[in-house]
Amino acid sequence: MTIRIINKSKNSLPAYETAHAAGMDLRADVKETVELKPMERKLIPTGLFIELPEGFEAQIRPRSGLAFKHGIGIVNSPGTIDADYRGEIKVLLINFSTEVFEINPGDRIAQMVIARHEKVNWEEVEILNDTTRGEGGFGHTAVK
Ligand SMILES: O=c1ccn([C@H]2C[C@H](O)[C@@H](COP(=O)(O)OP(=O)(O)OP(=O)(O)O)O2)c(=O)[nH]1
Ligand SMILES: [Mg+2]
Repeated sequence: MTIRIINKSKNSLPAYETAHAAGMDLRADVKETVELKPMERKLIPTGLFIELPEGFEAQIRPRSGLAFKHGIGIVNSPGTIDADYRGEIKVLLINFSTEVFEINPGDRIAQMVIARHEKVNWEEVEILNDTTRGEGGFGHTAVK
């Protein structure tokens, strides 16, 4: 499918890095190097604006390489871009490491997955169908 996009950055459009990648890497649209101190969070602009069709969302997810090597995560992971959002896509990075992390112009800071989602109506009832699991959760299947 094709999605309309405005790119106000000097970076290339988000792209799939390999043939069957689920996510497209997003690049930082910063004029100069931005520093993230340990446990600091910053909203990083991408310069990108998209027009998702109804029934689709974009998920903003961390990159595992940055997480593993530098302790970089996304505070609201996965971030949700709604189909009716027309503002700039931004990424809320956080530095979970003990060292300062530098974000340079054009760095690949996150990845974006375009996904379908359902839109539901509620049918409010008093009793739900029973199942083997029932109300068990939060580890109740663990071997004792
Ligand atoms: O990582 C993110 C998450 C969200 N957004 C934008 C797109 C999204 O459609 C909008 C609202 O996001 P969300 O619903 O997660 O935030 P909210 O706190 O509920 O704000 P709002 O009241 O505007 O919905 O902000 C981003 O650019 N990056
Ligand atoms: Mg919201």
